[in-house]
Amino acid sequence: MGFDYALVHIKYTIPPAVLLTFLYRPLFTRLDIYKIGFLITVAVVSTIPWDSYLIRHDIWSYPSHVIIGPTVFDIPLEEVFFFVIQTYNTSLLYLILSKPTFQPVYLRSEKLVGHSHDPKPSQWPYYKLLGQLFFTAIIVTSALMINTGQEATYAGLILVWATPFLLLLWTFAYQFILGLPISNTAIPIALPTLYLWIVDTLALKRGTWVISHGTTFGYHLWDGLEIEEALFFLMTNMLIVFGQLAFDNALSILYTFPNLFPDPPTLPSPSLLVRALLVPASKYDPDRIRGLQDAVSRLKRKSRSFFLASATFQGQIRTDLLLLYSFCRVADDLVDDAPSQEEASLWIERMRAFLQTAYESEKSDTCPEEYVRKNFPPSVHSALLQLPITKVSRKPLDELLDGFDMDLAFSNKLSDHPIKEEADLDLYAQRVAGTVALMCIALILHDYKSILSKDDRARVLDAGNRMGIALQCVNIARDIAVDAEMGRVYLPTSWIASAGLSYQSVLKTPHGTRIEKLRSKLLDKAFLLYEDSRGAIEALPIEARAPLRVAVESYMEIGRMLRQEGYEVKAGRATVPMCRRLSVAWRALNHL
Ligand SMILES: CC(C)=CCC/C(C)=C/CC/C(C)=C/CC/C(C)=C/[C@@H]1[C@@H](COP(=O)(O)OP(=O)(O)O)[C@]1(C)CC/C=C(\C)CC/C=C(\C)CCC=C(C)C
Repeated sequence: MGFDYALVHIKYTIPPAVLLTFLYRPLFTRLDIYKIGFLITVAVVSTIPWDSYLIRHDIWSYPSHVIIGPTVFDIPLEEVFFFVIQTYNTSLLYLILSKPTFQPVYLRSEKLVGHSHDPKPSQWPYYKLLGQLFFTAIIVTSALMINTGQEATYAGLILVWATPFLLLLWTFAYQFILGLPISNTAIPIALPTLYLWIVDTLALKRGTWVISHGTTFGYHLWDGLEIEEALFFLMTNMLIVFGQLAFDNALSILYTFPNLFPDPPTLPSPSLLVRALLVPASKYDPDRIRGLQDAVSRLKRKSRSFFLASATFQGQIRTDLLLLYSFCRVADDLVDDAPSQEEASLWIERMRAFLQTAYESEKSDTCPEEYVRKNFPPSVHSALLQLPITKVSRKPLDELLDGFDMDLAFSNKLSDHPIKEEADLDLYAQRVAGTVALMCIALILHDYKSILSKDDRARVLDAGNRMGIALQCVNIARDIAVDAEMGRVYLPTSWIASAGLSYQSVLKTPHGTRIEKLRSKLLDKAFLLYEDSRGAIEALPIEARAPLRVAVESYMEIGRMLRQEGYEVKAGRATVPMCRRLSVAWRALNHL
């Protein structure tokens, strides 16, 4: 009996597990636990017979003085623990590194691609087939290697065991394995592999485990690391990451195509996951994928705060928030960027008509798709058509448009100013931002199938509305000069007058000490509303809490920066530097 193998864990495998758990802890969801638990089970069940065979046939062995003693099918307990901890560590690294990627946009519909007058067959089926041939060739070669025996035995046994699983996972998830950024694929394989190569070198040198010489080629990757050992760790990490990718591929299919899977559960059963993976790629809706791609690039271009926050949401809710953002952004931009008031009015009218056709499609003669294609520029089609209308009610969307209508009421005449008193400001902010908060909460409650009591629901919605108003006040405080350039002043005229200014003077000179006082007053209002409502986030489903805190805190940080002593809004908009943004996100995630 000895503790050498146990010490390998204490020194080398448990510390990274603790570190990775600490880093990922605030984002750990039930879905992650399910995913990792599933993979660990598969890893243990599939490795035990193989490893047991290797030990019984003396391919490798463990001197009795290095292990504690208990075994499972002749495998030391420390070794079984290795399967568990390696799967856990590599999975967590994958989860951390893949977090920023919104994976559903990497699904490919393998229909004809290119222009409609010159369609080309998709290349993806060929890639799939090439991979399948490659893995099959390895399986055949490895069987021959085992058959020839001697030096090729250990390498053959590794390949013949791992490659059929890789072939299966490739067949299911080749689109993700090939298409996702390397932060989701090669890096989470390479880093733990390199690390375990180093650990293995140390363990072999100390004699913690011993490889028989007659069954290896005798080549070394570096001094102390046999080529077969290197291959083993590479293969096992590939299996874990391919397994994670296949799982995520299935989830992406489930959450992306409501026409195929109308209301997927938050924790899908293994059979549902397999059913999703078995859907032929030609059945994927290309418009849906394009809509999501547009939404991601819109969010990335237009809002750093919400882009960062969106990465902390997972699964269905991430998709739905992206689509909601895309709709709101497009609607706001159509109005703000219109060259004339008449045109802006026309867009609002058309959006109202679109909502009418979308929500009342069974009563209407025109279908929403036809209406959108006839009345809106192609660049905004997907944002309108992919709005998750089955999950949000029409009322907040109508109110959002009422808010945009208020934007149009600005003119040079003070009598027409839509925001005279603080109550008008509240109404405006409630329409353009309170409604957004209500829709976000509606999506969260829907996607997490959360049942709040009537009172709790009302309390959370009310807090969300106030939080929306708070964020809008920060937005207005940030943009006083930018808005003035567009001929708009959102500060109540009563405030302007009490600061000894006139509406025209703010339009002309939107800076100076008195403007700073008004900015402070608006920020005080924002922070009061924020302090008063943020506690309600903790009444929402646990998975949504930390990400929502990130969304809210990232935006409020703009307000904190504006409030800093001596901070001056220079040309353009105040933006929060990246480092500060990340530290805000970390604190929000950890509820610090
Ligand atoms: C994580 C993620 C993807 C979230 C998406 C949130 C979302 C759907 C945002 C839509 C934003 C938008 C374009 C709305 C149109 C109207 C508008 C301009 C509103 C202002 C947003 C500012 O965005 P930005 O600075 O990019 O705008 P401009 O460049 O100035 O045009 C707003 C300030 C409103 C944003 C309000 C929210 C996102 C609501 C936040 C509150 C919650 C999520 C609820 C919190 C819950 C409780 C219980 C307190």
